[in-house]
Amino acid sequence: MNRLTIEQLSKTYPGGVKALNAISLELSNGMFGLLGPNGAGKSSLMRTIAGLQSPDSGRIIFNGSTVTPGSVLIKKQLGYLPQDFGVYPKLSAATLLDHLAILKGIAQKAERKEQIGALLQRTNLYAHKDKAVSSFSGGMRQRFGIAQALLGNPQLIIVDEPTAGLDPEERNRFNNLLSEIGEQVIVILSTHLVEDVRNLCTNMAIIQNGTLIATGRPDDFVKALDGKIWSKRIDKKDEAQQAHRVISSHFTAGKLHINVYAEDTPGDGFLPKQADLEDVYFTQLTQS
Ligand SMILES: Nc1ncnc2c1ncn2[C@@H]1O[C@H](COP(=O)(O)OP(=O)(O)OP(=O)(O)O)[C@@H](O)[C@H]1O
Repeated sequence: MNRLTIEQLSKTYPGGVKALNAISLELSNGMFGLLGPNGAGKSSLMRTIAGLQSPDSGRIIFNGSTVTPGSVLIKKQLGYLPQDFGVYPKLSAATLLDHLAILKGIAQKAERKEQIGALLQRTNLYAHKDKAVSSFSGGMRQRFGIAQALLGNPQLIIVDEPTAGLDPEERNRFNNLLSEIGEQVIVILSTHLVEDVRNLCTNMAIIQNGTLIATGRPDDFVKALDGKIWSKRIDKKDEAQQAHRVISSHFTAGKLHINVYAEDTPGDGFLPKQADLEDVYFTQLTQS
């Protein structure tokens, strides 16, 4: 069983943005979802865990060893799919994976060939192995991204908003792949998609303004909100805002609805709503 401990991690960028504020987390094998609004600090946390930047203070310990930028531990044990994978050279998928495998320290040619073949099969890219990665669709690029992250059989995999821009079929395909991987190693998934965390992750955290505001199991969070979320169709957005604790508003079939948090029925035409993880997310964000 792998174990990742994050202790009191803080990071302030030049210019004064406090991107991480004393974040502490404990992770073991399985998929861990990291949710938070734009600019919350998710990518900063991912990059710091991946050893691409140093924290100002705090520690990251993986399987008993402290993680520092550039350490062998990072090179051998970590697979990282950044939010923006950057340039896609005109090299074929197989050739690019071979270069990346050499960088990862897989010295034996036969071993690289075997691993790359298996990863191309696993990501459903084997038939395209001789095509340039630059010609790949968005979904194929992300699958290629996960193939390169899996080189060297890492025990800690970090994926930063991997399904942004993918169509529903590709998103499903990518998520299935992730959940298979998450059975044996630690996978940290940073995303805006609450539904993906609900479907894939056994544990999760929410961060806002660089601060950890909640951590736990999605199921437990949802259960804790049971009977406390109420919904109502309204005409004007500000109609019920003052009297109730509104956590979100949304359109259903073109009609505006609000969801409110209340321990007991708020009356006033509100109907009980089955709580879901999105309600958890908005309840947490609006109480912090
Ligand atoms: N290299 C940097 N230099 C200065 N400020 C930065 C840098 N990178 C990020 N920031 C700032 O730090 C804060 C956290 O950014 P970060 O990218 O970690 O958030 P995020 O949760 O990943 O956001 P998003 O969901 O939009 O990707 C933001 O205010 C951002 O503008």
